[in-house]
Amino acid sequence: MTLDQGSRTPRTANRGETVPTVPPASKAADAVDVTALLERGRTLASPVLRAAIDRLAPPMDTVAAYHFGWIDAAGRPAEGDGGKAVRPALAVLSAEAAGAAPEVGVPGAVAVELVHNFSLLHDDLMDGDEQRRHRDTVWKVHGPAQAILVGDALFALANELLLELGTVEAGRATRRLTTATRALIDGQAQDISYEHRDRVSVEECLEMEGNKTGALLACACSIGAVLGGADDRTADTLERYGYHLGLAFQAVDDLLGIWGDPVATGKQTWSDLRQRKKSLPVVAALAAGGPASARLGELLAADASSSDFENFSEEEFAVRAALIEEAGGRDWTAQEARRQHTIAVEALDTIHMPDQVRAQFTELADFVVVRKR
Ligand SMILES: CC(C)=CCC/C(C)=C/CC/C(C)=C/COP(=O)(O)OP(=O)(O)O
Repeated sequence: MTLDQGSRTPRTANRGETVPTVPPASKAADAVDVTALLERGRTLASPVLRAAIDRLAPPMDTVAAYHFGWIDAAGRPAEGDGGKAVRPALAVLSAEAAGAAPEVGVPGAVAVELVHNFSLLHDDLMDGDEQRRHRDTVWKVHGPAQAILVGDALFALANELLLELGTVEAGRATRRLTTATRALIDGQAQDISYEHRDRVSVEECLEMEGNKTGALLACACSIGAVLGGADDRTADTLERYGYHLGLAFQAVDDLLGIWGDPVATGKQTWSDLRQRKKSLPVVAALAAGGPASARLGELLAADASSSDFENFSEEEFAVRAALIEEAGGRDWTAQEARRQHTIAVEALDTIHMPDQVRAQFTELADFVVVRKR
């Protein structure tokens, strides 16, 4: 079974079809070191991010420092996993796409990373997730009130940092960030409401994922360019790249949310199944039809009203994951990630930018599709 990627309509076919997970690398991308690209974004953003967190009143400064991995739960200095820093890397690159120095994108990089982390703090609390970035989540360690407050504070700080620049470009950047933040919140509301529905269409799922993940990645890809004085057409095109990159990113996240290795992801096993998420693999499998799809539908419907769900064993989740795979949801989602990757990279062809910057955007897109964490 596969689902027709173009029409979004399930169709039967091609049992055993294999979906390559590695996208075709562009020739120019061969020369790009994605680790160095991510590290550059992190290094440029880090001092500004730390100074921003220092503005928070105690104990929020400490709680935020824990979340970013700078200290451990006992308050001792640490070098924890502060995340991949994909968004800062994109933001400084987008400044270069507009012909500006990467440093020009730094306030945007930090602002987007702050909004991203605000959303993670609240998301972990809403989902009851206990593990993020290889450690206990903030609400587990410091309590729900601190998770809410620090999340709110990061959101406010993001806007503060941009508005303090006091330029016309910063005003435009802030507008794009608030629009993206609203979409992110809409997407989260959709995501949570879908947990309580038996059926969600593939279209609804993609719209939700475009909101909760695509919008902020789109903003990361334009914000540096806007700060660097890019016109709206350039910024909009970079957003189109980022939006589809975000859809590819979330499709991979959905795969990792079921089949990811906890050692690499830093999250619990079967994290999305535990949360009854209607993620792309689940939705695609349910839409596919056939015996595995039907059995999965029955099981998930029973799970929705099961008082024992919290105590499900690893095996019970493994059964559901196997049915999703058998119905074709895993392959379809991997293919969808590749399809969105292609749309993203093709969008870049419509605007002028230095070849090296284009190669770096392409390499980051390639990384998003093959990442394991
Ligand atoms: C309003 C609200 C609560 C919204 C929640 C929205 C939400 C959590 C969307 C998921 C986005 C996503 C793929 C996060 C992981 O990013 P990543 O893999 O880049 O994380 P990293 O920074 O840890 O690397």
